[in-house]
Amino acid sequence: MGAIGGEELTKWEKMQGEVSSGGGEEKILVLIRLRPLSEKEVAKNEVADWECINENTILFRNSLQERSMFPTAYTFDRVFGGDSQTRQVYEEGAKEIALSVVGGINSSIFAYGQTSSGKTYTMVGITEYTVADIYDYIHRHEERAFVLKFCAMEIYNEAIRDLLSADSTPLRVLDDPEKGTVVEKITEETLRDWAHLKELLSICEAQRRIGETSLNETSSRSHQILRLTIESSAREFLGKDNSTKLSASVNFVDLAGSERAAQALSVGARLKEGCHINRSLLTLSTVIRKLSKGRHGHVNYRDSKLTRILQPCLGGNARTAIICTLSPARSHVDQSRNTLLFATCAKEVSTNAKVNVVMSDKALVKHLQKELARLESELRTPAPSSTSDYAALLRKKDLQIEKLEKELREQTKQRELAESRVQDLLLMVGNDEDSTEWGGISNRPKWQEGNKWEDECSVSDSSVTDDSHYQDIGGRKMGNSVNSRPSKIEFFNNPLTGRGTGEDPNEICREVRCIEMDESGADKISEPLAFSTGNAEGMHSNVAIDELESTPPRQVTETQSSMTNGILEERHQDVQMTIGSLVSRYPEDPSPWAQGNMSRCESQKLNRSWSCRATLMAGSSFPDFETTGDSQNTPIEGFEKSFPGRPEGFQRMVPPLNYDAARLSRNDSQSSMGSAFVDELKAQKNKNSTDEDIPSIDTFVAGLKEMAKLEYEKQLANCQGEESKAEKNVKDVGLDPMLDTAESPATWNIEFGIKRKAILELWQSCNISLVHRTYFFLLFKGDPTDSIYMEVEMRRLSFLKEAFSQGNHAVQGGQTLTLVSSLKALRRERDMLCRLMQKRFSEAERNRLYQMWGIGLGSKRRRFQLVNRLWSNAHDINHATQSASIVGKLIRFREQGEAPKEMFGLSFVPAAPASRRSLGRKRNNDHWASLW
Ligand SMILES: Nc1ncnc2c1ncn2[C@@H]1O[C@H](COP(=O)(O)OP(=O)(O)OP(=O)(O)O)[C@@H](O)[C@H]1O
Repeated sequence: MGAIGGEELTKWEKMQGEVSSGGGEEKILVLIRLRPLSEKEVAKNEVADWECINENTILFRNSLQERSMFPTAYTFDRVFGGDSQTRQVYEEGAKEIALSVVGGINSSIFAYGQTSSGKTYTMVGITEYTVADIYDYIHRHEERAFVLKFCAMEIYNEAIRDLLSADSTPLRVLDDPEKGTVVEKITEETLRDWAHLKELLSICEAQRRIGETSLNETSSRSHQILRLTIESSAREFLGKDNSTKLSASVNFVDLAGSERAAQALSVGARLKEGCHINRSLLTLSTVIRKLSKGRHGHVNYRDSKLTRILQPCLGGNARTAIICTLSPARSHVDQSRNTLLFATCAKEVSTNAKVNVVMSDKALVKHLQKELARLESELRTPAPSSTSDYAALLRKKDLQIEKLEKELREQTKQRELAESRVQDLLLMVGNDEDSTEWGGISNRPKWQEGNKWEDECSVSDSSVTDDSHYQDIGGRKMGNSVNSRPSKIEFFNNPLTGRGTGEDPNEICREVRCIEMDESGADKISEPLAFSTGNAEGMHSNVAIDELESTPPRQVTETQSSMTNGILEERHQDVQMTIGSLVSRYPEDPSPWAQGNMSRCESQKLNRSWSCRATLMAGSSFPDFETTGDSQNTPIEGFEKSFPGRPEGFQRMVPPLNYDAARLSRNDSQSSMGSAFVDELKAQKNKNSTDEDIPSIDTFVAGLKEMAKLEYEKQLANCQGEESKAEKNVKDVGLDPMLDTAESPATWNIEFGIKRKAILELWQSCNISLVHRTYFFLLFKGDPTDSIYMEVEMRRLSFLKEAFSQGNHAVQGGQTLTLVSSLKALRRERDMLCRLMQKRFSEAERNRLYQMWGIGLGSKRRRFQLVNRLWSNAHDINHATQSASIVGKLIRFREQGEAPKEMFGLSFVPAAPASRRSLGRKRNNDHWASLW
């Protein structure tokens, strides 16, 4: 049998008017029936606390005495008091719903309430009246052929028993593709007449009692479902085809007592029984509660037999009435309230009943053939009016194409993101490897052969080209060394940081020996990468390999090469444009800074290419690092232990930042603490060049990276437990910014704005170096990959602020850093910037700046006034932008910071969720691993 729709249905729907207002979406009808006090209750001098004050409201009368927190009045579709008869409950309540069945609409009548509240008393009457009315209806419609079928079941301890069968073998619930949920092998008796029904009802009652007697209980603890199915011919509606019919069922559901298991049942079998009763009832309650809040999300119908069988009556294709029965006795007040609470939820639930018209397969085939013929003829002879149809069709197709294009764009974006992440992973590993190779040997990856990096990277410091930031500091071409090596590490080399260390190349090989990749792509990882720094790095490496192993090496590297070029060019342009926009406020600025593109001539002036800076750092540019790295607060117990693969030299050159409360050391804070910058300045005072007084961007970047890395390390330590615990740890400390960003990129912009605002304020309150602010501000402008640095910066500053506010100090290179000392350092920095004003700006430029900043051209100490105003307003982003622009020029940010963030390994693309899954790693580990 199959369902039909269309015009025929409309005819059937019209028919509904005869017996009911029809189906469609409607709320469950909720009726309350209050029984009178029983003889027993009267004998116990029980008081009746509940009263039906009108047709819709039931009132708890004792509320004043009890000062209850509960509601005193409850309103429902209809309430029936103790003196009402079942007939009245039927006529004025359940009848309309119950009789929908003769019109082809499924319906259900439930009785819900505590033991002895009158469920059975009510349902027996309702069932009998309904069936009597159905027969009456049938007699009045003799032109139609009706077939009534009856079945009855009991659910007890989650087992279904057929009440019309002596066989007590539990029945199974099945999912029928056509009929939905069905109970297998249930006896279905065709009703002959009313007397036959009475007979069957008494059989059911007897069967139920047998079960109850064997349990030695007077109250029913099972759920009983009586089901009457009516099939009626549909000849007068669907022509003469008598294979088409209406078919609908009405369920009469007498639920077990709703009291809690704990009250009625306590241990052993009783407890189990109670659990089962409750499982069905609790699931019913849960289902009702969920449905009452709308049809969102999963509804757990399948959690109990009862809800599974009754699913269509609860949220689906059935009209439903629930009669909640109450005892008025004071001793049952809690149960009565629970019942009313359930009823309150139930009245919010909607069902969507439809007329159920079914036709035999034969009829269905006929119907479909007719439909097919009609469509074919339409195709052959298109109607003249169909031009507009075609136009509509075209529009529809256009929309579809548009949608597909959008999807394609989305997919492309996703792919790019994933590729970009692969690239970042490569860069990151490359960075780490770089740290092992500081100084001499270029470790150029094979895949760079022939690309422009190779060719241009051979330029020495003194002959910097536009691509100077790509160059190899050793002046060695990046291609040669790799060819002499096995192809094992080539994926992990960073073309941008392919610097040598001067160490024994074999040493480096030993560090990377664990990766074996052959050209066929059958990569094998025998153990975590040796060059990896601890577990974290091991995971990182595995992640990288996991991501890459499906792609042959050559293929990947070539793709990456071009991809990296693309990304870098894009970001390079972005940084240049941003800087350009910052300085475009000074149109007359003759310096190339104000131009969109840097000329070759200008770029040749740069005395510090990216790799030059690396040389400076590796060498003697900041002698403090050399001298203090070991002796001062290098966290022997922390950082180095966890990164055993890191060469010693690296630690000295770029000591880790540590914003741990106890030791804000000189090294710890070199790039971030305002006074640290000033210390550098002091240390370099002897140098003649004012330029040299400016802490380099390398120092800044190295410090940032170390801080983030340290944070990663801390997190990793937390993350080595089980996954859920690890995730919790990360979340608990609020250090999953990348993850969050990756999962909700749409919110990142907002988050970035909030964080930037907070950082601006923290800079101000902690007297952070203006140079630091400028570097930071110009480097991190809202790229999602900035997230980690924003987070680390915020944490560090928050710590500092707290320390200052509590009057605490942080120790720095043997000096005590306090609010006052940081203020002094800031003043010294302003003095330095004041001097640079003279040097970096022409008089005309300075005058323009004075005017812009509201400083009278005739006023004294104008430069000082201007510098004093820079970075003085933490609440104005325009102010910050302009301050960054000016300080940026003073410290030659453009020349230093021309290279995009990628050059410093500061940009990380967050992992796409899908790829994270595919990696099969712990999510947070994966996330953190992706950072390095
Ligand atoms: N409205 C009513 N008027 C008069 N007597 C009632 C009414 N409702 C119930 N009773 C009587 O209260 C007693 C308990 O009723 P019933 O068996 O229907 O309760 P129940 O809720 O079905 O209990 P259980 O959950 O234990 O089956 C019966 O003796 C019944 O006759």
